[in-house]
Amino acid sequence: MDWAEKYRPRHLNEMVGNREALHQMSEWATRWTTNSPPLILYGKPGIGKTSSAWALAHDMNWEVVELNASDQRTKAVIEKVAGGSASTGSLTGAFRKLIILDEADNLQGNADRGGARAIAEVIRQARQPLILIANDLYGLDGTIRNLCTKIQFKALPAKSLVPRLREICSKEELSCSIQALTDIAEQAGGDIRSAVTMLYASAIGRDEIGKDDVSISAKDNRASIFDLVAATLGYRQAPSLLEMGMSVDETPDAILQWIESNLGVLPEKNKNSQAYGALSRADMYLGYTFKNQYYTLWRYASAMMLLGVHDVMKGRPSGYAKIMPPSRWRQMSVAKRQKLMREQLLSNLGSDMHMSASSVRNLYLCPVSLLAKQFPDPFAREFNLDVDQLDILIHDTATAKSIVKAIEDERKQIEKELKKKKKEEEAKAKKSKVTKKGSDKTTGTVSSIETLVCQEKKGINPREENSEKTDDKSIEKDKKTSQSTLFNF
Ligand SMILES: Nc1ncnc2c1ncn2[C@@H]1O[C@H](COP(=O)(O)OP(=O)(O)OP(=O)(O)O)[C@@H](O)[C@H]1O
Repeated sequence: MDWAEKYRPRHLNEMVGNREALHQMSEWATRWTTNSPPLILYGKPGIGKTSSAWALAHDMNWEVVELNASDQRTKAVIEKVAGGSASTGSLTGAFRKLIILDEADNLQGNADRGGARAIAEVIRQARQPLILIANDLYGLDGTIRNLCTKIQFKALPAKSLVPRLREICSKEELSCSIQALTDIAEQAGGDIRSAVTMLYASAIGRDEIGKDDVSISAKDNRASIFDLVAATLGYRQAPSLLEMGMSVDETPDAILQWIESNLGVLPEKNKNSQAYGALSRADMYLGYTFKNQYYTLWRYASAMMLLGVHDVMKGRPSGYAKIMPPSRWRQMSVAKRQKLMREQLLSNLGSDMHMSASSVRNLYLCPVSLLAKQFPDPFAREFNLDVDQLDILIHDTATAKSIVKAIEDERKQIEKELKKKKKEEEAKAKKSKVTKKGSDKTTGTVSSIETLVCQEKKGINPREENSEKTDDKSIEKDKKTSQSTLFNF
């Protein structure tokens, strides 16, 4: 087992750092009711989000159901897991089930169909504690994000990692110089998993780790795509662009898109045409590569795009540049999301109108849109549309937002009133139970008073009667003890 898994903390008090976040989690868990909002734990990878959710469940003696991106996280699956009774005991005797939705910023992928709104609805109705985990808080759908309490996990400073690494070394009976541990901790950039993995890699086949062993076996000196693009565009110096390009964890076709997107429009026209000319030539080599499946040509593509563009940019004063991922990718992901939303809308309309989604698309989308434009409010209510879906039909984001907000507010108000009514009814029922008990007691007193009155009328002293009864009992007892049985003989 690798050490990151072997040394995964089992209890919250074994976690390193992020004390405030852990405290918030444990407060949430101890006060959890079906009305509590779910949690979103967000932050960089490898800093303990998943481990802390598991540790919390362990400390609370809750069972865990983890749904990660590789599972089919459809609305139905989440509903099945998160629904049901909030307090049923399980086979293991656990009182509750903690549902962990890992990689929640990936919830709108292909597998997570059902639409964010539907999933949000299931989350709202969940009868079990729920924790969502994400690296990017804003990668989560807004509706889901607003339903949850957000807890940020921060990357840990190197000095907090060193004691943990030292603890692991002593458990593994490994001698490791403090310099080597500090190097690993600094290199990890706040990611504990990466630090533990580096230590593990350095320790393979050794009983002792010195400073040099770490630098040889574990340090990751690869340049990032940001460094490569900045160096190609002349914002910073690089000894060898080609070597840097080889070490970047991206394929040449992706690098080309990064460079193109960050190149922009240059003020000098001829430089502009030279730079784009180099990119176009590189693109041709990429085409040959894929067409002939002859990957040796990649190196020509890389040389053209990196050296060709850099040559044009030579002489640019180095400095800060904001390097962004290709805007085309963002547009593609927006388009993909919109397509998913449109399909969802068509299938919802189709199932409500008893026809296939393609019939709605081909035959009825136009009249449905016209009707929706004329009566947006009843339409949104009837078909349970969210802002995006209504917007697709009426092409008016502001109106769609205000209508859906009004419906949502109304729904919340109704829910509030229902809750209030339920509470009042419960209080009433409690009160009537108490009065009934009280009246029973009074009836008891009245009847005993009546008995007393009757006894007095008969001239019997009730105390005497009681003592008489006791005497009768004792005589009977005496009789019993004095009675001989077969066993006496
Ligand atoms: N705060 C921590 N204290 C102790 N060990 C930790 C901590 N954070 C991470 N680790 C180590 O790193 C491993 C991975 O941690 P975990 O899966 O919880 O990270 P994560 O933040 O959920 O990352 P990801 O977002 O990639 O899922 C754990 O098994 C454990 O060995």
